[in-house]
Amino acid sequence: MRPCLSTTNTRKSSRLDAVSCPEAAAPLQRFIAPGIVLSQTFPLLLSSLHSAMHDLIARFFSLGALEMSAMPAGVFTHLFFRKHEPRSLDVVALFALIFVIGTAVIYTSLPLGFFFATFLVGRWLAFYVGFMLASICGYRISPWHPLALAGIPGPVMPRLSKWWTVHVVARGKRHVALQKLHAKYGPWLRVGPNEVSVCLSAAVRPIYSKLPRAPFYQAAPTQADALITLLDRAEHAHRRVAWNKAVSSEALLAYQPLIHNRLQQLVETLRRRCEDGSAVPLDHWLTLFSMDTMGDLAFSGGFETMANGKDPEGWLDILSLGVVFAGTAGQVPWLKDTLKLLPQQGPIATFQKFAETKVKNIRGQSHVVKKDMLSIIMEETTITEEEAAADAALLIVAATDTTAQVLTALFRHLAQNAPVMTRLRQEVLAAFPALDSELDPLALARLPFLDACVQEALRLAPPAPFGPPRFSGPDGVWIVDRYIPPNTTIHAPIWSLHHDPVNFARPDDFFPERWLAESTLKPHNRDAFVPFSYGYGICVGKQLALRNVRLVTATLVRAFDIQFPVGFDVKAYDRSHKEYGLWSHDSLQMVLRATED
Ligand code: HEM
Repeated sequence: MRPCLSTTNTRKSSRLDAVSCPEAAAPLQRFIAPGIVLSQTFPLLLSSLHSAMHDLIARFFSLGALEMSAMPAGVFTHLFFRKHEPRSLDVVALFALIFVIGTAVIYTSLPLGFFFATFLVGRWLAFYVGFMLASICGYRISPWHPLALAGIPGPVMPRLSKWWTVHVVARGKRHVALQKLHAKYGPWLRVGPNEVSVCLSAAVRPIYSKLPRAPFYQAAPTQADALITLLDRAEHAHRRVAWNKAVSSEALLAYQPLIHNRLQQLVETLRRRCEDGSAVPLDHWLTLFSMDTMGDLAFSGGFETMANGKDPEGWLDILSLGVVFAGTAGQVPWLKDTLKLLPQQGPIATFQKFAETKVKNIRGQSHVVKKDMLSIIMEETTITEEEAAADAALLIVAATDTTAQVLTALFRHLAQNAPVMTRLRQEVLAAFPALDSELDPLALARLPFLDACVQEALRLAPPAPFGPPRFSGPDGVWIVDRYIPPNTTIHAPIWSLHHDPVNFARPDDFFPERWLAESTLKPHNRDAFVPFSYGYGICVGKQLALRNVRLVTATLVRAFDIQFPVGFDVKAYDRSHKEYGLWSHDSLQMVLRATED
């Protein structure tokens, strides 16, 4: 039905014209029926009242008064949301409520068709949302935005909205974007309406020892909280005690035979695959090794990906998806309750489900309960089954890709730097001359050049390149010489710190010698080297990771000559790197020749 609102003379003199619009005439007559008696008595008064009312309504609709009323409403809503940050479903509910109530009021009190009433309310809502967004954006770039934040430089787009970061993360180039922006604006950079990146080694300790984790960690729907997603410091500390036990020196010693078996399997597999001289995707095999090893250590087995040559259950695919998902969804944590409504809650929850099923299957199969990491964690704390599954998933997520990535980066650089590879091999062979002798992890930890190579790979390609986000809390906080206002997310970007010429000379070069005691290369700022983060949330698996990386490196350089295949385009391989919180890149093809042959 066409609306009976005559808008023939728009803007200047449009009127509700009941005469020219018979459909409107009837309800209008009914509407004024009670005044008929009065109108008979005071005809003049009523007629002028009548026309005044119509005039008013017509002006309201045609002169933009309706739209203008959306302005204070939008601004007021913004002011309210500043104090009480809404979740996405609250906003949807608010808009739905306005829509329903608005339509009902207009439809019942004005002589308008239903569709026109909904159209009017929809149009009003559009203006309301527009004014609200304009108010939010205006405030965010204004000098009235918490003064301390307004004074931190940065480009306009990230000041306006976190969707800028979502876009940058989704492209996989956040590390480069941050580095460029820090080079342009300096060490303090505003990267979100309420978010600051600080590329300053002096800020690392205060940020990571003082501040709790940011809402980022709670953004992706999960079955339960794992250690890393706990925002409450006391709860985190309580669960961390158990994790510390699971990676204590005593526990690491007990895991050694399992790691040794997997190492042997890796060497044999690579030997077989390389027999005919063809290239192998080394990153792929390092990932499978890492996964099988972590399965053994974390929950007494369950993965045989090296034997299969692939990950038939799809854990690695889910892991890659999960990293992108967590990295992007983490930027807009208020969306979580909407994401939770989706039929598929996302890869993190799926990964936790995978882990839960896997742990149940393995526990069901084994006759002897082994002392694996998960059983130690479960023994030391009282956690629910869902929390145990979340921790089991975290064990795989945190350990598999990170360990494989640092090894991949190291072999990529060793293959390009033959003298470094030779020096490393000589050091390992001098310590363990018999090719078939078992490598002792404690003796490996004392090899300075091996350690220097591992540190350099961690510096150049930190497996977790982003700055783990922390939160200034309700009272704000002083970091170095700046006051950070309440409820601000703050982080020190690991990749940018490692590649900043202020911290490291020749920052983009692979130069392990810089880590040796005798090196005179300056600057060499160890405070800016944080591949495992720092403070109470520092990587709990740091010692295990370093031990495994040294073991694999020493084993492979002793067992193989490792080179790029002829024609391998290293530059294209480097360019293929994308950062989503962890790395994704093209396959690293290598030719391995067994040194025994
Ligand atoms: C080279 C390898 C590794 C690197 C570079 C690395 C790096 C990191 C970083 C940067 C964090 C802090 C993340 C944050 O606060 O958001 C972290 C946390 C964590 N990592 Fe690692 N990691 C590695 C290997 C491992 C391994 C092998 C394990 C297995 C036990 C592990 C378990 C964890 C856990 C459980 C946390 C959370 C700690 C907490 O919340 O207290 N990581 N790791």
